[in-house]
Amino acid sequence: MTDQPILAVLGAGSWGTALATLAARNGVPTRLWGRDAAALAEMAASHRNQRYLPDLDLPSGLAFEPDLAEAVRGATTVLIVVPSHAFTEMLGELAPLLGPHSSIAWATKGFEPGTGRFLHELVAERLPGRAAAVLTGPSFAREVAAGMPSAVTVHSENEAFAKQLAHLLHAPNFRVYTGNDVLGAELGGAMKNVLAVATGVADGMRLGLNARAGLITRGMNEMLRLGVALGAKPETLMGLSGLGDLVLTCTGDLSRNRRLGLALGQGIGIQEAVAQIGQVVESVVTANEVVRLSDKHGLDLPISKGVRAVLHGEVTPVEGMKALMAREQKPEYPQGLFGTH
Ligand SMILES: NC(=O)C1=CN([C@@H]2O[C@H](COP(=O)(O)OP(=O)(O)OC[C@H]3O[C@@H](n4cnc5c(N)ncnc54)[C@H](O)[C@@H]3O)[C@@H](O)[C@H]2O)C=CC1
Ligand SMILES: O=C(CO)COP(=O)(O)O
Repeated sequence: MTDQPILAVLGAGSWGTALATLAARNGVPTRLWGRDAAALAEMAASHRNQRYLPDLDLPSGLAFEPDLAEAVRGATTVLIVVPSHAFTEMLGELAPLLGPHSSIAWATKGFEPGTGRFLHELVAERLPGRAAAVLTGPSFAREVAAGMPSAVTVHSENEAFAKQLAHLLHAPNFRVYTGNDVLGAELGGAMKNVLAVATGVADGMRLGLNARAGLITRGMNEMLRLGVALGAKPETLMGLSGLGDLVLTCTGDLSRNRRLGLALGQGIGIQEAVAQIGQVVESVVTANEVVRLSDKHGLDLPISKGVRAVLHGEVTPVEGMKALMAREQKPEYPQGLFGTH
C-alpha cells in the first residue's frame, strides 16, 4: 500500500456508481469499470448513470474505464461491486491483471452460487496473499447517492487496510465503521436478502405488522444460529451488517428483495416480478445457498427454507406462511440466545 491511493471500482450498477462517487468526491483518484462500454461512454459524456441512478450528478473527478486492465493498472485498492453470480468470473479475469500492490475489497452481498462458498474464500483462493476487506451494512444506493445519512462497516483481518478503505469512503453523511469479522459481516449481508423476501411476502399478503415484526425477529434468530455455527461473532450479527441491514431490507420499499417478496405475496409470478424490478435480486440465488449451508451444519431455518421453497414454486406464499405458523410450540431460545447454553 502506498500513500497515494488509486481506487478502481468494478461494477457500474447502482451500488458501484454510488461508492465510486463517494470516493471521487473525497478527492480519491477513482476509476469506474463496467462491462457495458457504451453505458460507460454515455456516463462520461452526460455525468449521469441514467439507468441505475438517474438523479445523481457524477463528479468530474470520476474516470470511466471500459478496459479492465486499464481500470486496475496501478490501483492501490480494487473494489468489486458486481452481482454475486458474476463474482467468481470477475476474480478470474482480475487475477492476471493485478499488480503486486493492489488490495481487494468487495461490496457484493451473497455466496458463490451452487457451492455456498463465502466471497472471502473465493478471494483467498483466486487472489491469495492480498489484503482483503468486505464493505457492507444498511445502505440503499439511492439514499447514499442522494447524500442522505448512512452508516456502513468494513471488515478485514488486516486492520490497516480496513481503516484505509474506510477513510477513502467516509464522508459527512457516510459513516464507515471497521471490524475484523469478515465471515460474520458477509453472512449478515447475504442472509438479510433472503429474510427480506419473507417479510415482503407477508406484507404483500397484507398479513399485518405483527407478522412482519415476528418474521424479522425470528429471521434474526436464524441469522444468529447459522452465523454462530459458522464462527461469526454475535456482535457482528447484531451490528450494522446483520441486524442493521435486516431491518432496512425487511422494512424499506427501496429493497429489491423486499419488493420481490411483495410481488410474490400479491400473486405475481417470480419471473415477472424479477423482470419488473429490472436489477439484481440477490435472494433468488442466495436462498439456495443459505439452505445448503444450514443443511450442512444440521440447522433448521424454517423462514429461509420457506423462502427458498416459495422462490422455486414448491409451495405458494399462502402455504409457506401457514407452514410457519403450524410449527410445533416451543421455547423461544431452547439453547440460549447464541446456542451456547
Ligand atoms: N443497490 C444497493 O443499494 C446495494 C447493493 N449491494 C450489492 O451490490 C451488488 C451489486 O448490486 P447493484 O449495483 O445494486 O446492482 P444493479 O442491478 O444496480 O447493477 C448490476 C450491475 O452489475 C453488472 N453486471 C451484471 N452481470 C455482470 C457480470 N457478469 N460481469 C460484470 N458486471 C455485471 C450490470 O451490468 C450492472 O452494471 C449486489 O451484490 C448487491 O447486493 C450492496 C449494498 C447496497
Ligand atoms: O443491500 C441493500 C441495502 O443495504 C440493498 O438491498 P436490495 O438488494 O434488497 O435492494
